[in-house]
Amino acid sequence: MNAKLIRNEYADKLTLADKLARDIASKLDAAIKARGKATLAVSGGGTPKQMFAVLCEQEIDWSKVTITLVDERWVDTDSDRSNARLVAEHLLHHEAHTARFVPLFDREHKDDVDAALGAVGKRIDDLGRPLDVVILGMGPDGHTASFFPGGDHLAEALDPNGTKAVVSMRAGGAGEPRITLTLPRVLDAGKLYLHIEGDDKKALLAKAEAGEDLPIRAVLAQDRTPVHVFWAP
Ligand SMILES: O=C(O)[C@H](O)[C@@H](O)[C@H](O)[C@H](O)COP(=O)(O)O
Repeated sequence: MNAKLIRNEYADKLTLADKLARDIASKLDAAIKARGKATLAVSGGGTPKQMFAVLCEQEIDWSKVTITLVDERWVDTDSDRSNARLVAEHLLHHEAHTARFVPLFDREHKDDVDAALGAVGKRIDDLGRPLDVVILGMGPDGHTASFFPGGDHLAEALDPNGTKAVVSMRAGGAGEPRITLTLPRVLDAGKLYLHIEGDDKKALLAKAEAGEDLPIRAVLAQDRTPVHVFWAP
């Protein structure tokens, strides 16, 4: 069982950022025209910044767009590890300043991610299903979202029949505790993107496609949702 992979490869990161941002904006725009609103879940890390800079300038009705995260490091929003901070600093600007942001972090439970799961899961449920656009990244260890190798809740996160929107994750490679959308929620996407850059990540993806046991493989070994891979060296 393999996902349909639609590969989009570009000569450089700037071109990729431009093409990906425009593709995402047009999908959001179509959702707004069809339903009056749109939902977008973005990943954190370093890769998305350039694309966010283009995306936030796209002229769509951002006041109808709700943005959330695929995963979050369990740190307060003033931390430079915070994906909420990344979105605030790089995406909620220009045209996109009117978008609504729904965080995965919950300050009330800042010392205990597990205590926050109920409330945060409800926030995500309230966004409705499917999410119109979900953007994944991939780490050098083959994690995507916060599906880390050896993660304490990896099996629960990857359960294709799981019903929870979010689970917590602790893993050696994760730094602080994390919260992540589960695989079924990631796959419940109007359009699912995998945004990766560099030869190393391309080679790693090829290994996962060939069957290597890496968490990203869960996104590849399914035939429910096509995966739009955007890559540049
Ligand atoms: O918050 C996070 O860490 C992410 O959502 C994570 O899944 C990310 O997409 C990859 O780790 C890639 O990160 P880079 O873009 O920094 O390589």
